[in-house]
Amino acid sequence: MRPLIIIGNWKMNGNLASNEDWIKTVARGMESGMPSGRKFAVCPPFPYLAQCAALIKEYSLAFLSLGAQDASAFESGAYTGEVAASALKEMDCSYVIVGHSERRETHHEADELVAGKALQVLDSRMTPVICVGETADERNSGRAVEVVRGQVAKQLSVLQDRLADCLIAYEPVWAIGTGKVASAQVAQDMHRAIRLQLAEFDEDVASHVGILYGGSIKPDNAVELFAMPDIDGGLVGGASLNPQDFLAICKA
Ligand SMILES: O=C(CO)COP(=O)(O)O
Repeated sequence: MRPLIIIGNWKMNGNLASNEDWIKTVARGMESGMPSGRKFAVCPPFPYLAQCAALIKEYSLAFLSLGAQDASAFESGAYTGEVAASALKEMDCSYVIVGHSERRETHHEADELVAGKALQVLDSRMTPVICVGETADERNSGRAVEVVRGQVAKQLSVLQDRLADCLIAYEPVWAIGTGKVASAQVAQDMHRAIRLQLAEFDEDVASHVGILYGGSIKPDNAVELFAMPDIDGGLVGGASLNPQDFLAICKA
């Protein structure tokens, strides 16, 4: 069975003091145990990874893993401002988000680059969380499945069966930070379409890959989303900044 995985993406938020409060609150909330068969992670901005890694150790937060929000497609070298996957591994990261729609849009990241980043993450023995999703216009013109299939196909063509060691996050762009969550059925239908596409490539890969949903997840809609057969967890933005909301989603 695939575990349910809940990952908080802080995006460009947090500071030394609020990060410490967040970890302390989550440590207290997780002290009494967490639902079994689930995994939890948080992705702070790069400069806070070392601080969060140290706090996770200090509070013996065995339930919480660390992740990063991006990685370079290059191994090392003269790439000013880039962060190598190997450096993230040294900072205790287990997951790395790649191809988030905010990066695809503001940094013009294309599918090939996203796949290159995923390869670096895999080579450093971490799990890439590969984001895909359609815009409002693409959905309204009836092309949502076609667009997402196209994004997944590009990843498959580069990663092949290494995709079995990745997570896919379906994040419809129109649902990110808008409060407009995809209904559980709309999300399930897309997750099913992605899983069927993976099965066309390899049944084994399809049954292994966790497909997370992202876009306006809140404590009050998480239960219904996570109950869907092809939804294997969530990538949580805004609500993950509040430690109580993050805990409520983790326990949903
Ligand atoms: O982009 C997201 C997670 O990566 C989702 O963000 P929100 O949960 O704020 O909509």
